[in-house]
Order: sequence, then C-alpha cells, then structure tokens
Amino acid sequence: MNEKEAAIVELIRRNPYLSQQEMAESLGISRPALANLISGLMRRGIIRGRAYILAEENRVVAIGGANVDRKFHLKASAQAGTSNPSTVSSSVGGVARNVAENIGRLGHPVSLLTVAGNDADWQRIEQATAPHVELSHAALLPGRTTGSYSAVLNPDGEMAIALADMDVYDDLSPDYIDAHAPVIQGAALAVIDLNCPKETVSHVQELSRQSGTELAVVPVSSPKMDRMPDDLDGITWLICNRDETETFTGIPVEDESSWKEAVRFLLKKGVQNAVVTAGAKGVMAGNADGIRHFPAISEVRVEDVTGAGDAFVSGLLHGHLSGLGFDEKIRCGLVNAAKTLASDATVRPELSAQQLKSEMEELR
Ligand SMILES: Nc1ncnc2c1ncn2[C@@H]1O[C@H](COP(=O)(O)OP(=O)(O)O)[C@@H](O)[C@H]1O
Ligand SMILES: O=c1[nH]cc([C@@H]2O[C@H](COP(=O)(O)O)[C@@H](O)[C@H]2O)c(=O)[nH]1
Repeated sequence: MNEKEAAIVELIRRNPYLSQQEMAESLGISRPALANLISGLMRRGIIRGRAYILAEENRVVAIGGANVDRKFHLKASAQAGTSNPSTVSSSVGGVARNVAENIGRLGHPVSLLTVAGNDADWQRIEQATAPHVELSHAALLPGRTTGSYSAVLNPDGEMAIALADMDVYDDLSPDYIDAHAPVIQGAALAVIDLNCPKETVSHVQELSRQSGTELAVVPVSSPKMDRMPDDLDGITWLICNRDETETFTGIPVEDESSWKEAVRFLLKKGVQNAVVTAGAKGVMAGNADGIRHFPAISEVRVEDVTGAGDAFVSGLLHGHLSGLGFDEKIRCGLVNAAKTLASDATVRPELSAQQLKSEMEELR
C-alpha cells in the first residue's frame, strides 16, 4: 500500500460512515483521484465493500475511566506531617472499566472508550480487562499518566483520605468521541461515567439520541456531579448514590418521602428510568409507571465495599439487555452488588450470566 492508500484505510477504520467527498477533502485530493484509489483497494480486497452497519444486538460501549486503585491500610490512626506505617494493595478499577468488565463477564460484547498513559499501569489494566472487554479504541497518550485512585484507610477500614489523579481524562474529549462515533452509533447501549468532561457527556448524549442508542449515565463522585448535562432528555438510565443525588438535586435524602422526591426530580428532568442507591438501605427506583423502594439483600457479609455500586449498575443493565421486567432488572443489580460486597475483588472473578441467574434464585 502506498501512503495515500494507507491514509484512506485509516480514515475508513476510524469512521466507516465517511462519504467520498469527506475523505477527499480530508486527504486534500480530488474526488476522482480518491475514487481511483478506492477502486484499486477494492480490486485487491483491502476494502470489501460499502455496507449499512446495523446495531449489533446487545453490543455495549462503556465510556470513561480505567484506573489503577491503590489502598493503603494504616497500622494506626493517621498522623499528619509524618510517615505512617501501612500495607498497600492495588487492583484495577475506574467506573466505566469496572462496569465494562462486569458486563463482559455477564456475556455481552462490550467495548471500552478511554484514554490512558503509555505506562506500566495501563499494561496492567489491559492484561486484566482484555479477556472480557474490547480495548482496541483506547487511546494511549504520550507523556500522560494513567488514571489512579489511592485511598488511605484507618485500621477500622474507614477512609481517612482518597487521592484521585485523573487529569488524563481531560483528553477524553468530544474530538476523541467523534473519531470513534461508529462504536457508539453501532451499540445497543452506551454507558458513560462522569470521569468524562461535561462537554463529552453532552456530546455522547447527542450522538446516542441521533442513532437511537440507549444511554446510561453513572456518576463517579459527588464533586463530579457538575458534569451532568443540563438537559437529561434521552438518558435511559441514571443511577446515583445518595451523596451524588443530594449534590445534584439539592434535596437532602433523609427518609422515604424525600428519597422518592429525589427520584421524581430526576424523572421530571427527562430521565426515563432513575435509581437512587443508599447502601444497606437499598434503592428507590422508578419511571413514568411509578416509583418504589427495593430493600438491599440483607444476608450479606461485607468483605470490601469497592465496586459494589458498579456491580449494582452492571447487574441492572444486564437485566435490561436481557429484556427482564423492571423489578427483576433492579433485583439483578441488588444481587450482583451483594455478592460483590462479599468478595474482596472489585469485579468478582466467578461472575457469569449463569452464576447470577442461580444466585437470583437462591436469594429469592
Ligand atoms: N452494607 C450493605 N448491605 C447490603 N447491601 C449494600 C450495602 N452497601 C451497599 N450495598 C448494595 O450496593 C448498592 C450500592 O451501594 P451504595 O453505597 O449505595 O453506592 P456506591 O458504592 O456507589 O456509593 C446498594 O444499592 C446496595 O444494593
Ligand atoms: O473520580 C473517581 N473516583 C473513583 C473512581 C473509581 O471508583 C471505583 C470505586 O467505586 P465505589 O465507590 O463503587 O467503590 C474505583 O475503581 C475507582 O477507580 C473513578 O473512576 N473516578
């Protein structure tokens, strides 16, 4: 292949929807010259043909963070201004990545759109994630550092402080999304986390609306709630924990009635299905047909809380993709969260669709 042909192939790989006019303009050649080059590529079987691409049933795309999580377990209560003896453990995380791994383990084809540094942390993420998630669209940025989340935990397990180095996600930009638009347009469901900048969230919302891709929005923390789009129309699922909900709605969630009011607030803003989780108290969830409380699974042994929220989201979306009724979708989330709390892993390695199905029967 010569240089021009290679450039054409790269353009098509990035966006198979480009017209010949757009390709010619982008390469700075005339349209007839482009047509000649394309027929050459077709004769040699490098381009197979032009096709309308149908959304692959149940293909999911997750957009957002892929981090390395580090936990420092202090041997005595934290003292400022000195070195504190501790043991450290680490694992792979990031909300979008956690959800993608859960969904992949549950048997759905899933791609991750993310950005990272070209470093050892990314290699670790890739090794743990690639068996379950398609990663070919992840952009490795020279000179950038892969996202990381470091929590310092007191001896009783409570967090003293957590440090998030997630500057790399500033580059999860609308331009990056445009370069991978067909991945979103061809998916049945897109899941975006709020590690993404606000303009990226709105851009994905617009693209999904145009292509009829369902959209789930998953916040990552209360300070990042200012990245929520101004208008929530076209969001199929919004799943927030209590802190995130209070920050966004301004409604203190203190009892069943204020909890319900917060869900109603989200629905009024245009979300189709809204869920507010509250740890051991369970979730308040609803849509235009009504809002109701679902208790958490009570018989859980809490081993490690990391990843429970992401497991809830993933179980719920698995129920949604499997065409279950509303209450069963929520139950899929509750069961997956409970089983993840009882595991020291962020995404439990035994998870599969069959496993979750039998756990749902066992906990009925
Ligand atoms: N102590 C607990 N006992 C039972 N279930 C829990 C407990 N903590 C969390 N969960 C489950 O995990 C889900 C998410 O937890 P939550 O703390 O609300 O969100 P996040 O982890 O995102 O902050 C809850 O809806 C619930 O189903
Ligand atoms: O600003 C952020 N904080 C935390 C996370 C991720 O959130 C997960 C912890 O989730 P939970 O709060 O559900 O335990 C970790 O994997 C961490 O990397 C993130 O993506 N972005």
